[in-house]
Amino acid sequence: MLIIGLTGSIATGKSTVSNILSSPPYSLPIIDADLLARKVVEPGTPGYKAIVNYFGTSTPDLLLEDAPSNPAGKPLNRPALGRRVFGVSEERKRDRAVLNGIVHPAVRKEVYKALIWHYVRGQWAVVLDVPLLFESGMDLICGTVVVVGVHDPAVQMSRLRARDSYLTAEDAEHRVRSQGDVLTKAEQAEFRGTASKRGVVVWNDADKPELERAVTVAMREIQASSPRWWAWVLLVAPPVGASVAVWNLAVNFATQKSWERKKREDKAKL
Ligand SMILES: CC(C)(COP(=O)(O)OP(=O)(O)OC[C@H]1O[C@@H](n2cnc3c(N)ncnc32)[C@H](O)[C@@H]1O)[C@@H](O)C(=O)NCCC(=O)NCCS
Ligand SMILES: Nc1ncnc2c1ncn2[C@@H]1O[C@H](COP(=O)(O)OP(=O)(O)OP(=O)(O)O)[C@@H](O)[C@H]1O
Repeated sequence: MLIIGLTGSIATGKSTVSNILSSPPYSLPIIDADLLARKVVEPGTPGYKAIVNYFGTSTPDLLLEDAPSNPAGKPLNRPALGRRVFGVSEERKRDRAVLNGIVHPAVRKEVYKALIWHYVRGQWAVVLDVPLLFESGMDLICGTVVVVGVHDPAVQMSRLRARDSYLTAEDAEHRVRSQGDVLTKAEQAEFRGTASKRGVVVWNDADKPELERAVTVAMREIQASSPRWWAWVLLVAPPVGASVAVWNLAVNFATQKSWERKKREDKAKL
């Protein structure tokens, strides 16, 4: 089974692309990390308890007090928690790291469960929609990484504010700046190998029909590099499947290390 990692930065169009991929003719299953990140912090979960313990005393509006009563607790007030963790100050970065430390391991566990489910059902490919794919190291398990990019941050900001009208310009800027630069993510995808289709960039600077065309081209190439019969071979011959998985991990690990080395060398040159 081909794992297609789908990433980008905030409001660059990941969900729009994942909607295209979940519809015919592709009809691919989608594992959405943002959805899982909501599930693992629902009232009563260990994630919820850890967040309330850490952020509760210093964030008076952390819970939605008006929500219907639930024995497991009031739901989290996500915009309030977002104001606490998005931004570039040291305090925000520290709080974001704490929140990530609570949420990411729980999300990873859910992702692995979902991957096993789709694998045993004989899917030829599955889309792993993770905004922080590279940052969380989940790119290591992906056969292909697709980055949805926008060249102009102003376009990103205006799409974000048009969609989430409750965000002030300052909130929107904090959110955009809390995620890595999408151009760097595009470069990292290309570094994985565009010829082998280990890395693909889909630009979303123009309108939605243009985005659909770019997805069609990308999917045609990805399908050619990993045909359906290959997924069946991996399923019916588990030793082959396991060897290919180990090989992919090794290649991705080596690529990640050389990418980090390149970034360090580029920085040293400045
Ligand atoms: C801070 C929270 C409560 C704000 O929730 P809210 O509903 O207002 O925003 P939403 O979750 O839709 O996120 C908005 C955008 O910010 C991105 N984002 C979310 N968390 C982070 C983070 N830790 N660092 C950078 N970007 C992030 C999302 O991917 C999305 O693109 C929420 O984003 C959260 O729990 N974040 C930590 C978990 C996480 O990293 N999720 C991303 C997928 S694993
Ligand atoms: N090419 C486009 N032209 C116009 N609007 C677009 C285009 N692509 C996406 N949008 C709109 O921009 C907004 C952001 O897109 P989308 O939700 O797909 O981004 P995202 O990367 O999933 O965002 P997030 O990281 O916040 O989840 C949506 O309202 C979407 O309809």
